[in-house]
Amino acid sequence: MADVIIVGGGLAGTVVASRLHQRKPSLSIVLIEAGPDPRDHEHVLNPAEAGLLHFSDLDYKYFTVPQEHLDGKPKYNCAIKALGGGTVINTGGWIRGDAHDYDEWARIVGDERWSYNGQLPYFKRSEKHFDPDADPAQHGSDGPLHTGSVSSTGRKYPLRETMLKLWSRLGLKYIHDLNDGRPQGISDLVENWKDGKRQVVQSVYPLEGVRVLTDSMVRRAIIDEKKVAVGVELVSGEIIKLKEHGQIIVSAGAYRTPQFLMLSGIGNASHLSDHGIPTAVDLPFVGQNLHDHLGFFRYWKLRHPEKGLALGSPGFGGPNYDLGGPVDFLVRAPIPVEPLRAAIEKDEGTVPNDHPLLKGPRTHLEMLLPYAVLGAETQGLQIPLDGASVSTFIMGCLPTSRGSVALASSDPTVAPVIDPNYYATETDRHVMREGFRMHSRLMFETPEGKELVHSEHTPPGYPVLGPDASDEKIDARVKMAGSTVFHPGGTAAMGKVVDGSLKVYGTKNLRVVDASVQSPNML
Ligand SMILES: Cc1cc2nc3c(=O)[nH]c(=O)nc-3n(C[C@H](O)[C@H](O)[C@H](O)COP(=O)(O)OP(=O)(O)OC[C@H]3O[C@@H](n4cnc5c(N)ncnc54)[C@H](O)[C@@H]3O)c2cc1C
Repeated sequence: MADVIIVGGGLAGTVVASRLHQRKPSLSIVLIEAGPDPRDHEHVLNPAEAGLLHFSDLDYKYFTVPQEHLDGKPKYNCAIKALGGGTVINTGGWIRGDAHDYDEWARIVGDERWSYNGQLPYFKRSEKHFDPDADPAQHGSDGPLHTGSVSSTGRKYPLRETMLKLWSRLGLKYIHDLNDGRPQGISDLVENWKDGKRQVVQSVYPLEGVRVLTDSMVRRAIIDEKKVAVGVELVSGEIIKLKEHGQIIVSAGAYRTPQFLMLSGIGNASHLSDHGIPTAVDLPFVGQNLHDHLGFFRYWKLRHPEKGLALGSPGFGGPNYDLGGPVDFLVRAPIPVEPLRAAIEKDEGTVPNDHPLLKGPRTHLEMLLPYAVLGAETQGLQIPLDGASVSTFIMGCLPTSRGSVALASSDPTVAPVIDPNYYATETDRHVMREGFRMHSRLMFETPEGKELVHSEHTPPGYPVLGPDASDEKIDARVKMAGSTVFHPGGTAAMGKVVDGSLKVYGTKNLRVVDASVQSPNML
C-alpha cells in the first residue's frame, strides 16, 4: 500500500517524487521505473558520449510509422528506458521558452498557473543560475541544477567574434540573458552540465525516503467501478495498492503515458475495444495531438581549416573546452509576419491578426552553429571529423503539424504506434524554408560567411541551394534530412485529457505530470 504511486522515473516522475518527499516526509511514495538506474553505465556521465547511448541497451529505439510528408520512411526516435529518462541522454540545453508560449497555454486552458509568471517560481526554484548579476526576479541561485554559459565556463572559441558578426547579419542583437522569457536574439548557449558532467535527475533531486523499483514496467492502473484509481499492476503480475485518497501519478513520457492510459481503459472506446480492453473512461483525445520539433542540419567546408576552428582539428582546443558543447551562440528569431500569414491561411483559411503564431512577435526559429559535424551520415554524407567542416542547425519552434500515439498491442512491453506526422502543414514548411534561406544568405552572401566557408557539403544527388532556391527544392532537402529533436509532447493534452491541476478527466486519484500534458493548441 502506498500514498502515492508514480509510474515512470524519468525527468518529471523523479522530480515529483523527490519534491513530494521533501514537502511531506510522512507520505509513502513508490516510484516505478521500467529500466535500471544507469548512473554506472559507461557513457552516461560524460555528455560528450551521449551519441553512444543511441541504439544502446538503454534506448527504447522507437521507429515512427512511415512519414508521408517527409521521405515516406519511418524515422528513428530515441527515448531512454532508465531511471532519469531523458536526462540520461539529453544534450543539456537549458533553454526556457518564450513567455508568449506559456501565456498562450494559460489562455487556451483558462488557467493563469500555466502562464509565464505562473511558472516562474518553479523555473527559479529549479536552478542554481551561473550569473550573480542576473535579475533575481528571473533567476534562482539556490536550486539543485547548476547551469553554465559559454562565457561563464571560460570557453573561448576562435570563431566567436566572427559568429557574432555573422548572426547579427540577420538583424538580431546579442542578448545577455537567454532565459528571461524574452529570448529573441543571439545569446551564449546555456547548459546544465556541472563541471563538464551530466546531472542525471536522480542525482540532483534525491530519492532517499522514496521506495524506488527499477527494472519494473507497470502494465496498467486499476480503476474501480466508480472510476477511482486504486492501484497498479506490474508486468510481473505484482499489484501495488493505493491507500484511500492516495494518488497515482503518471509520468511515462509522451509516447508511453498515452499507451499506459489506454491499457488502463482510458482512451477512445472503439480503439480500446479493437485491442480487447474494457473501457473505463471514453476519452478519445488520449494519444492525439502528438507534436515534436523537426530539426535539420547543413554542413559547411571551412576555407581555413588549418586555423584550428573546429572539433577534430589538432589546433582546436583550449581551457575548459570540456565544460560544454562546441558552440558559442543559440540564436532565436521571429520570421516576417505577412508571408507567414499566407502560409497559415493555406492550412486554416482566413486568420485574424491575433492568431497565436502572428502576435508576439513569436520565436519561430532556433538555430546554432556547432564547431563540429553532427549526424552527417544520416544524410548519406561521409565527412571526417578532422576540423575541416562545421554544421548549422535549424529547428522550427512552434510546429502546427499534429500526429498521434496509438496501441499496437495490449501487451505493455510492445512499443506503441508513433506517428508524429512531421512537416504536414504549410506553416511548418514555410518556417523551415525561411530558416534554410537565412543560412544560405549568411554563408553565401555575407563577408563573414564567404570568408568562413569554402563550400557546402550536400547529400549525394542534392545540388547546392542558394538564397533564391525554390520552395520545392528546399522541401526536398528537408524531407530527406529532417529529423526529430527528441521533444515529443501533447499526447495527454491539458483541457482534453487532464485539467489544469493535471487530473485525468472522468477519474479520481489519477494525474499525469509529464511532457504529455502540453495543451492541444500549444504550439
Ligand atoms: C537525445 C535527446 C536530447 C535532448 N536534448 C534536450 C535538451 O538539450 N534540452 C531539453 O530541455 N530537453 C532535451 N531533450 C528532451 C527531454 O529530455 C525530455 O523532454 C524529457 O526527458 C521529458 O521528460 P518526461 O518525464 O516527460 O519523460 P522521460 O524523461 O522520457 O521519462 C519517462 C520514463 O518513464 C519510464 N516508463 C515508460 N513507461 C513505463 C511503464 N509502463 N512503467 C514504468 N516506467 C515506464 C521510461 O522508462 C522513462 O524513464 C532531449 C531528449 C533526447 C532523447
